[in-house]
Amino acid sequence: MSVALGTTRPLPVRTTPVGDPGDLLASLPKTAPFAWIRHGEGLVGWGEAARVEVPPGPRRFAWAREWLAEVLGDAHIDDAVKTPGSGPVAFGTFTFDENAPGSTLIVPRTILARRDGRAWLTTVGEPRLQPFTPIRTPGRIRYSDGSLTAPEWEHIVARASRRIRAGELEKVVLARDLLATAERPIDIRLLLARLSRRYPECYTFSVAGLVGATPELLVRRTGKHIESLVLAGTTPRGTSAADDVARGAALFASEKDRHEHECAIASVRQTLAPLCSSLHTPDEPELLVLPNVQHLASHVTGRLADGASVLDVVAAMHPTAAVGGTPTGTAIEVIRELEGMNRAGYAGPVGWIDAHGDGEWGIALRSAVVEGRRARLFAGGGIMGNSDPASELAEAQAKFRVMQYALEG
Ligand SMILES: C=C(O[C@@H]1C=C(C(=O)O)C=C[C@H]1O)C(=O)O
Repeated sequence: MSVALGTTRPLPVRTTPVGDPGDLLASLPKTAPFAWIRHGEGLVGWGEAARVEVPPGPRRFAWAREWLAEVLGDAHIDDAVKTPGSGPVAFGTFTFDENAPGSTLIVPRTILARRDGRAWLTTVGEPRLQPFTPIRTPGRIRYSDGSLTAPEWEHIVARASRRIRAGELEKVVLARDLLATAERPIDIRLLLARLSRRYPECYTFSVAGLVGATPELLVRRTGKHIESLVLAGTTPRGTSAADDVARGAALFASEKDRHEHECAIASVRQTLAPLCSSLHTPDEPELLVLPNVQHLASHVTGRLADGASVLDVVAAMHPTAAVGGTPTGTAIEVIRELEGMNRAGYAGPVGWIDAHGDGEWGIALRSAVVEGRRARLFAGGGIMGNSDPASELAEAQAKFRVMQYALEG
């Protein structure tokens, strides 16, 4: 296990309460930041006290947990706040496909956080002054096709639908990528500021170059309590208030979308039930209205039977049918075969875990991998036997708009 600490061992960690820090994102001193923010609350971090690339394979979540236990095992933790997210925290991103490399865990040197009116600062290792670099805009953005053109993608949607109708599987989520090139290097802080302002309801995140604003909470663990927000079934926003309401009502009444949502709920129920002493899934979904799309949404809650950490729960849940399909194994094979691309961290778990195993992990949707002047954007949707390729393409375009707005303003 490689640990690039560059700090004294045992690792000194100190958390102290601080006054209201104002806009957390405005505190980030330079690009390559860590962030997990919703409605202005959450955690931001910078610097790296420890970082590891998690080896691909079926044991990757367990491996990550063991690595973290080793790094934090002999740390001297002085935590005056004692709440989920205080003390040392690791941010992480896991690739969608367990066989793909690129899953990463990082313990930032500095973490600034706020929740429920309390704010705190954590330092890991010897404090280092980080000079603040000014944020520049990336200039004009040019787009080009990723692995498939729009018509090619519509074609694979039609092929997937046919295979579903033939009974090979029930649902598969297909995605595509879009390449963006900017005139100047892209400062992730600017993207985060735009995303959190426009999508306050979503989790605005940044970990190891993966940036986005996802509405989908895979799991939050607070002690024994867990919760998840399951999304599946989508319609673009309307052109007027009346059109919006009509589209929302049509989504709610759509057999195709309700079935798609049922698949997602069933997969979450099936994976969480063995871990929980109690589990509640609502009978009917609600409507989640975002600036670009409307989703069918179900808020799931449960109580863990034993001391599973948030990463153990993530390991059990990923990939849900909201981003993989039903049945999972067949859907993953169909995704590998038809998409013809590496999803990287897109649709994989992204979030944070603390030394007690509490944390919040989202599904990395409405996101992009950002490096230098380039960004690779991802979007997709659930395909059923009666999916219309043109509507699925329109849905994916609507989902791309999140990161296009982050890049262009
Ligand atoms: C696959 C994406 O979103 C997922 C698919 C949805 C759908 O098909 O209705 C809805 C929300 C997400 O679970 C994406 O945003 O790229």
